[in-house]
Amino acid sequence: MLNSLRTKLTLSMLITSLAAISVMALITPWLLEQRFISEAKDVHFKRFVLAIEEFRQEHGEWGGLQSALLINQYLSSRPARNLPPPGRRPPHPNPPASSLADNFRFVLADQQGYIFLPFFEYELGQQLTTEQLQQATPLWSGGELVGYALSGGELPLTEQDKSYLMIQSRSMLIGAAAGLAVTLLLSLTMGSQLVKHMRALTRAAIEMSKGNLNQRVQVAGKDEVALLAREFNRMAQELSNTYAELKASNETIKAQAEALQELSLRDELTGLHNRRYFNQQFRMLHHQAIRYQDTLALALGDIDNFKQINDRYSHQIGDAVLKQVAALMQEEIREADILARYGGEEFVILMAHTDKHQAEGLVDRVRAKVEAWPWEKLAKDLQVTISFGISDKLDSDLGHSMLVEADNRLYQAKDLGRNRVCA
Ligand SMILES: Nc1nc2c(ncn2[C@@H]2O[C@H](COP(=O)(O)OP(=O)(O)OP(=O)(O)O)[C@@H](O)[C@H]2O)c(=O)[nH]1
Repeated sequence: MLNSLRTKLTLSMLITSLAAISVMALITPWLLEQRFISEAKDVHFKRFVLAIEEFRQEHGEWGGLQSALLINQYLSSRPARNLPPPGRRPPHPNPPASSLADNFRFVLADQQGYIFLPFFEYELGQQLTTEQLQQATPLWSGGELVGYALSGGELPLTEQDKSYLMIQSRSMLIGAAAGLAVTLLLSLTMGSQLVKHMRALTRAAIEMSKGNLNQRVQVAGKDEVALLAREFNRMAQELSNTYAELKASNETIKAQAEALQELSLRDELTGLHNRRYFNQQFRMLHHQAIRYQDTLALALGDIDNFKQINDRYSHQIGDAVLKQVAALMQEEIREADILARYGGEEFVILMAHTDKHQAEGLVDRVRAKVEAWPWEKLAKDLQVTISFGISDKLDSDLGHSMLVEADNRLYQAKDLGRNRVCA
């Protein structure tokens, strides 16, 4: 479950969003409060400077302990005025300790930097250092520098301020939570789309690995996944084309090899199997016959006086006779028998599950057929006969004695006047 791409995507989006919302929840209210306090101080300070200006216009006196007392009296007697946000409290020009818990107050110094309205660590008559003067706000009147003002202490928040800040923080959190929900929803939708395409690609790749090369996936859009899908389809197409070409060329090679093999085992003139083929089959059938105590007969045939046919009628007629004898023998033998051209005008018939008496009947039919064929078709007065010698002798000598015996019987047939079968 955790390994699924969809879960990983959702989890990563969830973690990122939660981290973002946590940061917002912790940092944003603090930043908001700091900003709020800083602006409130600013407003108080401006208000204070304004009040001091008014004091100067009313009293004209400025600097020294006497004016400090007057200023304090003047500021205490002034009514609070409403100021615009963020300083929501009605600001006191220099808020007294009682109302602001001794916290946020102002300090005044004359144009030489000598403090005449002290507070905090600033004492009466103390001169401000260069550093303190840089932090202080210069007070101008009629284009002339009349003194410096400094603020200090912390400005505590009122209940109203706190609730204002709370509302702000809550609104931000609610906004962030809504953002998180939308992000999650979007990531789920996009994730499921992505997962759907990735699954289709995976399924197609698995099918291809099983050999089903004709795989295509749907391409939607122009993003990386679509690019991957397009490349996958192109690769699958190329692979299936190459495979088809390879298969076709393989089949051609196989057919050619088979044809070559067949040719190497055939006699060119008669189309019968040749002696090599006969040898292979004879070795195998002879071995099986001995092993299973079966019968096997072999007949050697030789066209009678073939030399005379060649001499009298020509070599071409001799070839035609060979072909015709082969065809007649082919017609007569059984499907399971093996017929081959053994040498020049010699033929061999191999008969499995057959003894020499059964073979004699079959071979004699072949002999009679050859004798009866109308040879005048090939040449005037042409007569063709054939003699056979048969053996079914099974010895453990790879068929040697069977061949020798068949050959001896063939000689016997020739000696006895030809056109006969000796078994
Ligand atoms: N036309 C032709 N003649 C062949 C072919 N192969 C062998 N011969 C000839 O066949 C003849 C065989 O003659 P011999 O072995 O003397 O035997 P025969 O004349 O048949 O006499 P017997 O076997 O005793 O009846 C030879 O003249 C060979 O040249 C062939 O493919 N075509």
